[in-house]
Amino acid sequence: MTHNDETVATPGVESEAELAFEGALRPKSLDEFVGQQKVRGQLQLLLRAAEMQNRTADHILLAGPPGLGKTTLAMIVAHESNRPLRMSSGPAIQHAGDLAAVLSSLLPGEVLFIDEIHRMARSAEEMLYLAMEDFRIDIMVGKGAGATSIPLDIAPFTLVGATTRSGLLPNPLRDRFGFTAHLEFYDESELEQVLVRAAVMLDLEIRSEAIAEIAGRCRGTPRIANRLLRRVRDFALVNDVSASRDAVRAALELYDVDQLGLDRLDRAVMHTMLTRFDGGPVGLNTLAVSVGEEAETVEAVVEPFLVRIGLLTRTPRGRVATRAAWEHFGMAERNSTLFSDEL
Ligand SMILES: Nc1ncnc2c1ncn2[C@@H]1O[C@H](COP(=O)(O)OP(=O)(O)OP(=O)(O)O)[C@@H](O)[C@H]1O
Ligand SMILES: [Mg+2]
Repeated sequence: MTHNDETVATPGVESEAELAFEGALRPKSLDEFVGQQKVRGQLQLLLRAAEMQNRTADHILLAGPPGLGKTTLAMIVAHESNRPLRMSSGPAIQHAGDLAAVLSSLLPGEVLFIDEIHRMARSAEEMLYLAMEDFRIDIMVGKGAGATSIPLDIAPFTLVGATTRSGLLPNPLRDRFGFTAHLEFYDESELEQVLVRAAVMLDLEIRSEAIAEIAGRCRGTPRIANRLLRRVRDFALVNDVSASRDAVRAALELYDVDQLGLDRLDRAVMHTMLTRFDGGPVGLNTLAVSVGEEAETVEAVVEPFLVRIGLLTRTPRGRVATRAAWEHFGMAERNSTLFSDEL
């Protein structure tokens, strides 16, 4: 996921340094992967069964908000099953031909990772159905009335698709995955484990209260946990202080991350709902335009966490701020839901 706002807490356009940092901290095996216990168990079983039968593992769909470990898990799948990994992404597949090039050059047993698979071209989707099911593709040769399709066998492979918006996948595609993992936001103790692990790898001495303070402010997301940890490390370094709870508070205040972990964009969305739309209901598109963001970003990046912490609900008539939202922003509730019911 990418968007334009330069916020620390919301996953944004990654700089080279951030990407290198993420890469270094990525767990390499299922055992190292913190949390998502259910998904881990399911994956373990799936990979083990494939190994015992000496075949490629079923296709896997990883669904969930940004930064919860989809790319990491895709890499782990390849690593654990000792298979080479090929990385691609939906936006890179704009024509069926782009996909044909990838599929026809796969090595036997290779794991093909397609990130943001919901953004793949429609024409490529159809090719993918056949490839997933029969390890075969039809190559179209020529144009118009003279066009013919030539069937081509491809090497058996395991597709790992990742999406922040599984709802956008057409059913035939979704049905062809043997297993869909829905990644959940992490709880605080899991985030503490992520942070302790990262602190060790960064060689950062940090108190456990400070770890807990960060864990409570990273939107249930390991990527943000790691990112905030790095900001805290910078803060401690530059100010020549230890990484204490106070240092965490000061550092995160500097970066506009509040006690709930809301960043500037989260707050802009909530604030707009409360002040301009009296708490809603307001439609996704209207809301997105009002904060100058894309609807997709608001829906996939901002909303899931706001829903999870109970500041916002989705109703058939639009998004509605909850009482907790009015309280968090220190405002008196305007009961617009009742009002619009009367209309
Ligand atoms: N379960 C985990 N345990 C430890 N670290 C994790 C875990 N999940 C994610 N991380 C860390 O968070 C970072 C982001 O994870 P990852 O890139 O896999 O997220 P993603 O779901 O692919 O996000 P996006 O949708 O933005 O592509 C990784 O660099 C990794 O270090
Ligand atoms: Mg990813």
